Formats: sequence, structure tokens, C-alpha cells
Amino acid sequence: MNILLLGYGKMGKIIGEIAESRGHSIAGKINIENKSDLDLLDPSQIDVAIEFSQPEAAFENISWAINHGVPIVVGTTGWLDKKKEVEALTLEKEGSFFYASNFSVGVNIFFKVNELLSKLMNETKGYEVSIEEIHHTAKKDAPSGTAITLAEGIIKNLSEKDSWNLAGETNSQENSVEITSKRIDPAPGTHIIRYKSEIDDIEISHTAHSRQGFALGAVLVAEWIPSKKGVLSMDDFLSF
Ligand SMILES: NC(=O)C1=CN([C@@H]2O[C@H](COP(=O)(O)OP(=O)(O)OC[C@H]3O[C@@H](n4cnc5c(N)ncnc54)[C@H](OP(=O)(O)O)[C@@H]3O)[C@@H](O)[C@H]2O)C=CC1
Ligand SMILES: O=C(O)C1=N[C@H](C(=O)O)C[C@H](O)C1
Repeated sequence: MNILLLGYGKMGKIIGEIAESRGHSIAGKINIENKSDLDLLDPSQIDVAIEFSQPEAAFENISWAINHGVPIVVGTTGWLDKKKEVEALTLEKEGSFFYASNFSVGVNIFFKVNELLSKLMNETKGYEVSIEEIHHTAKKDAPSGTAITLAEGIIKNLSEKDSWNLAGETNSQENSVEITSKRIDPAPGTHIIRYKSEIDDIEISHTAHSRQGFALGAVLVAEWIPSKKGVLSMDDFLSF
């Protein structure tokens, strides 16, 4: 396949290496300084675009791909206020758009464990839930996209919670899941869910040891998406 990399930073580089090792070609490596190179590309020669850039850049890159009929796999976090607009454009143009806050298989298993645990905790009184996420200091957004997905999984199942808030912000309320974001190098990504009570604590966590799992997941989805249409997610891709 011919793969366009929108964003060629820490993730883009690993994705490019994995894609080439799996026999794919890289149609372009787009960063902020060579953004205008997009105009030189022939979209009909691109099988799929993989977008790992920055929160402020994602919407424009995704729109470019959908408007040019290029299926797009998006890992960038921190731009979700525009997701509804992207979904509407995808449907209007009959395009293919895939977003995941986390492409690693381990985290996607962790998402399912989180949902199961929150269902059990909904039947139990006396515990207060919270989320902690730890990432490297170059991360631009907080909380992490993964922490937001985890919070959504809890809100879906725990009847006493209907929102989330970042620790230290003023909108903290009893019905809100508090997320603490820590920035410590070189953490590739750690997420911890805690249920605390006077009697005991229950804790589940996922720790990424490198960016390899995120990057491989994005390439596997890119290999899968060209034959698919619409707004797609890990639930469509994974069989669990
Ligand atoms: N979903 C998942 O599984 C994962 C998601 N992520 C997310 O992916 C994103 C990227 O992470 P990471 O690679 O670590 O970040 P980096 O900062 O290392 O890389 C981002 C790159 O995007 C480039 N960029 C900036 N503006 C544009 C633009 N308009 N078009 C194209 N590229 C642009 C930057 O270029 P320049 O340096 O020139 O400014 C930089 O090279 C983040 O949002 C992160 O949260 C990360 C890991 C896993
Ligand atoms: O910025 C990162 O590095 C990561 N971002 C994603 C997120 O915001 O959840 C996924 C992963 O944790 C690494």
C-alpha cells in the first residue's frame, strides 16, 4: 500500500518504519514546515493516510483526506470538539474515517476490563473512582485521549457519574470522574483506575513500555481500512 503520513514526529517515524518493514511505501511525510507538499501529491495514488500530528492540526489534515477521497486513520488526541463535524463530512463524502484514542491491543483490552469493573462497582456502595494518567513532558493535551475514553466507559456504567473533570479545575463535582494528569519523562503512557473506600482500594492499570504497540496498531488498521466506509472505531476492527 501507498501510505501518507500526516505528522512525522515521534509516532509518525515509528509508524513509517513499521509500515516499510511490512512492505508498504510511504507516499509522503508531512510536518508543519512542508505542509504545502500536500498540493503536489496525487490523492488517487494514496491508499490510506495515517494522522499523528497535533491537536490544532488534526482537523485540517483529516478534512483534506476526506475531501480528496483518501481513507484516514487518526491517532491525534485533543481535537475531539471537531469530531462531530468530521463525522458529518465523512458521511457527506462517503469517506472512511477511523479514530482511536489508543491503538495498542493491550489498552483496548484494558478498556473492556474498565467497563466490566465499572459495571460491578455500580452494584457496590462506598467507593470513589478516579483516573490517573502519566505521560512524557512533550505531550500537548491533558487529559490524555485514553483517559477520556476510560472516563466515558465509567460514566456509561456507573450511575452516580455523568461527567469528568481535570483535577484542580473548578468544575469538580460529586457526579464527576476526576482525572489527574502527570507529565514525567520518558513515560510513553500509563493509565490507572482507582476505586477507594474506607475499607480497601481496588486498582487496575496499563503501562506502555514504548510507542511500538500504538504504532503497530495504527498500521494494522491502515491495512484494514481501504475496503471499509463510514465512521469507524476499534470496536469495528477488533473482534473482542
Ligand atoms: N492514538 C494513539 O494510540 C496515540 C496517539 N498519540 C497522539 O498522536 C499525536 C502525535 O504524537 P507524537 O508523535 O508523540 O507527537 P510529536 O510532537 O512528536 O509529533 C507531532 C508532529 O506533528 C507535526 N505537525 C505539526 N503541525 C502539523 C500539520 N499541520 N500537519 C502535519 N504535521 C504537523 C509536528 O511537526 P513540527 O515538529 O514541525 O511542529 C510533529 O512532527 C498526539 O496528539 C498524541 O497524543 C500518541 C501516541 C499514541
Ligand atoms: O501523547 C502520547 O504520547 C499518547 N497519547 C495518547 C493519548 O492521549 O491517550 C495515547 C498514548 O497514551 C500516548
